[in-house]
Amino acid sequence: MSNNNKNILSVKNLTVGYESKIVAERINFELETGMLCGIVGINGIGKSTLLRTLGGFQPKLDGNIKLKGKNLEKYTSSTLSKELSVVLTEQPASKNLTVQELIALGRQPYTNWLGTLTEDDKHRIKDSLDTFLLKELKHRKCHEISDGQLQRVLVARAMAQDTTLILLDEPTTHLDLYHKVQILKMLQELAHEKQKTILFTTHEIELAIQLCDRILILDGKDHPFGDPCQLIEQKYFDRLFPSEMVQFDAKTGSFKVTK
Ligand SMILES: Nc1ncnc2c1ncn2[C@@H]1O[C@H](COP(=O)(O)OP(=O)(O)OP(=O)(O)O)[C@@H](O)[C@H]1O
Repeated sequence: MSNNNKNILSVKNLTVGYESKIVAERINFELETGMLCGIVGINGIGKSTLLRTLGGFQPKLDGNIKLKGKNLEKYTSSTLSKELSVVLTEQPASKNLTVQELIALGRQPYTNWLGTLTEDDKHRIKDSLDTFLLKELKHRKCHEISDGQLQRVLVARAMAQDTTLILLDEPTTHLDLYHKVQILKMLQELAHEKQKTILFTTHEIELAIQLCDRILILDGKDHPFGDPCQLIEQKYFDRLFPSEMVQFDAKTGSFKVTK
């Protein structure tokens, strides 16, 4: 079957979960080149499980995942590492590396078995350091930088890996508002200017509404997906939390505590 060139990720009737239980089912959405998409939903609804399934870290239970028109499970790990990079919440084991060395690991899918970096690899590492404002920190060990800086390093490594699709699990955890906005704006720029397709899980619904091209709401039922404004009009955010606690204000795109 031919693939529309712009279509990067196509998810149809997907069921995710574990041997003992289904976490979410009937998930459907499609992402095109250059889109930034947030996955939102209440605690425990299955955001990370979905992301890990899309990243090939755990098997799907049912349905279909296509990356650039080809079933995800048909990719070998070496071809997949050139198409898909994943930034998880777990801290990397390699925190003893310098910032520059950790970012250089992103080039592993392209280097020879000795790990020799070509001029092109070095150029891409420098570009990633510059884009994520890490030039000054490049010789610091990863255990000597703040959580916010480390988050930028991990995204920079994904950028250096130069994949079509980048998946991130809660890239804004532990960050203050300024740094949440900073990292999300950097992701938006990476999507729009470098034509990457980026999918991330988040609890920052209000920021996702302002910055994402698409949002997938895991709601345990229909899992609506679309343009944030459309989802607001269709009142999907109003139903996200029990209304006796918080209410969504469609005019401002924000949640208010019910008094
Ligand atoms: N390894 C596992 N085995 C069985 N069940 C699991 C496993 N990991 C998570 N779960 C369960 O799967 C469900 C979805 O968890 P998941 O972490 O995907 O939710 P989430 O939406 O990312 O939550 P949060 O917003 O709290 O991070 C939860 O009920 C969780 O307890």
